[in-house]
Amino acid sequence: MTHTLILLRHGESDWNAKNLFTGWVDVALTEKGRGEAVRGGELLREAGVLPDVVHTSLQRRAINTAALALDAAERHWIPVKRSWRLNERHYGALQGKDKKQTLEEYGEEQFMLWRRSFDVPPPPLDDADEFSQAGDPRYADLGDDLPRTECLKDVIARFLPYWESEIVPDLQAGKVVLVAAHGNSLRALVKHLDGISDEDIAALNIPTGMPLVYELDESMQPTVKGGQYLDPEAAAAAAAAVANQGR
Ligand SMILES: O=C(O)[C@@H](CO)OP(=O)(O)O
Repeated sequence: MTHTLILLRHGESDWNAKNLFTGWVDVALTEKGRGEAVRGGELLREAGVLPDVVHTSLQRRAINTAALALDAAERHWIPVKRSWRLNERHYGALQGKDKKQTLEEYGEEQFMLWRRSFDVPPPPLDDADEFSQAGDPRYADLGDDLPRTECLKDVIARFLPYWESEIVPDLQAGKVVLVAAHGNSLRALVKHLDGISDEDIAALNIPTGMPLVYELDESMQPTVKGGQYLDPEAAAAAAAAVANQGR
């Protein structure tokens, strides 16, 4: 028997459209992003891959994507679990900065190190910055766990305990699990599931609003590496667009 896991990155956000580094800033979906979320739900319904439980971050672009997709799939009534551990990677002092301007100012190598390297975080964000989450009530209980910047390695370290303690038990109970999250928090999970090396993960980009379905065996290993996008052609084109941001 296999376990079904669906990964869904939120639809296009206001700051995706403006080409700004976003991270933990809680921006809304654009009209296009809302449409992508609905389309994602329609794909799930058409494929008959129907979630029994959804896990989301604490950010509205993922929360609202899940709600729109589940509504379109007639699964709006399933239980929801939320955690900061599914949040987007904290982008440190880059939060709110224009990706193209950052590329021009710091050059290709530094830009890519910050954006896609495994273990080089951007400079930390000052607590007094307008885009800081220090003082945000939803993170009041985090204490020293509240990040001021993160690299992908940091995201894996805070995501995997939630994967093990909350998501795997749902899968083992036979539930179809939807994880509605973010480009880099999903890259962290995909790296873990597919055993992608620290170097190769740089080339992996997750498109917005495209359901990615994994069948996992008893030891939570994918039966097909990389899973399967329900609309593979659209997903490949959209992933290439993510890779090209800032250019
Ligand atoms: O800005 C961000 O938070 C992320 C996702 O939108 O961007 P990137 O793909 O550049 O890591």
